[in-house]
Amino acid sequence: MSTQNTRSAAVSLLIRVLDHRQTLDEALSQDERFNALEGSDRGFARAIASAAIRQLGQIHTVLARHVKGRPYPQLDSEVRHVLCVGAAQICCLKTPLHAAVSETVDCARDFDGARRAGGLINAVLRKLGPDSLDDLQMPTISVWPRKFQQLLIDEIGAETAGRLATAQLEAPPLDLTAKAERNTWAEELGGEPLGPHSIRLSGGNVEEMQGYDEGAWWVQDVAATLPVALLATAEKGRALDMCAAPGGKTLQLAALGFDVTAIDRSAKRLRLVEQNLQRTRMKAECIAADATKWTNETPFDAVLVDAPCSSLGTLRRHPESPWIKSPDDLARFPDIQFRLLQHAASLTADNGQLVYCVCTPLGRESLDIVSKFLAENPDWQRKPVAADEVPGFKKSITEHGDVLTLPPWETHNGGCDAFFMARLVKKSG
Ligand SMILES: C[S@@+](CC[C@H](N)C(=O)[O-])C[C@H]1O[C@@H](n2cnc3c(N)ncnc32)[C@H](O)[C@@H]1O
Repeated sequence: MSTQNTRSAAVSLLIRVLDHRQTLDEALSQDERFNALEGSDRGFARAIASAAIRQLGQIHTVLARHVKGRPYPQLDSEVRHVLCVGAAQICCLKTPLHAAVSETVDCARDFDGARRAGGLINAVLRKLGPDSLDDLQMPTISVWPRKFQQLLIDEIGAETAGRLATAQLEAPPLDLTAKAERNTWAEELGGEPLGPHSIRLSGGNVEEMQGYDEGAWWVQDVAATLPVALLATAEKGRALDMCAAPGGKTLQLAALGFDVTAIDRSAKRLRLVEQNLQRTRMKAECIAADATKWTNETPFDAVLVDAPCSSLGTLRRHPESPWIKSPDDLARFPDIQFRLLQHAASLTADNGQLVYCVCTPLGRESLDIVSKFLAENPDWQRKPVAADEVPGFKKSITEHGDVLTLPPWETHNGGCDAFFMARLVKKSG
């Protein structure tokens, strides 16, 4: 496989993500050019695409300064993707200039829109160096599109937004949730115990790690484990996971000893829950249904609504999100989130507990939903979270007694996703 095809694969991945709005994971699994690569070529193509997306806003700025004759945004999109692949190598991965430029210029021939732009691509990339992004001294949030920068500044403030952007520059660490005996597994795997049930590792091939085949643990960001930890004090009877796939929280509920019913609207995604249950040798009843309509005669002791959301708390894992989600995409979530929470309440036993959570820092999808629910349901109240329920996350407990895991994080060495969660109960008497 020639090195040129490595660059072509990276361009192909950018086309899928930026022009066809696929997630990077979808692009990686579906792209033929990428999937024809093996070994280190495959790793390099992935690293180029990932680096380009992580710093895309800044890469666009630096390229726009060096394109002459025509405004950068007016170039054919394939020319821009080839330029971004070149810039990511030179400025982010520090690939030697000669190799990066010549291989990238050659790969332009593989794309109809860029075929005749070799001269321009060569001229622009030759002006870049390993310090080109740093030299412009751009604020870190300039890795995102402009509208998105403003959205996050308005919601969480400039300083916190800056920290989220900084966290996005690096791939996140690997967190595992242990089914049982967390400290023993942490030692076995050479990881750090973290939060209530997690083990933090710097990375690794999970399928080759000890305990994978026997299902002793599963991959899950430490912040994503906290919503179920809030249900640890509920009666260990029946639990309902209303938006279950791919199943991280279903597994946690089963490991805690609940008799679990797991619902997801997507039958395809629900199969992932079933596969995860099979590998970890645990059980749950899995039902493909719209959870806003599904009903059951017997209410549940614990109900979890891990609602579909803008997922802007997982930018470290999905740095493409701001580039592929439109404002309309983001606007559609509060309606479904509120309907799910409202219906969840009707499925919760009188002395049961209900946890609402989302992996986004946007108030309109988190605190606003809970506030509206409590205003319209005066027979419900919060059961505020206590520090010992969320070890390592004391500072993430909000003034209302909810949890919002924003930076600066107490969890060391790599932070965590930004998650919001609130625990609700019916008022007694
Ligand atoms: C944030 S993900 C859940 C992640 C999961 N709880 C976990 O920990 O692995 C949201 C899920 O909600 C599902 N979903 C969206 N709308 C739904 C609905 N009306 N009823 C049931 N599931 C729904 C989506 O298919 C998606 O799998």
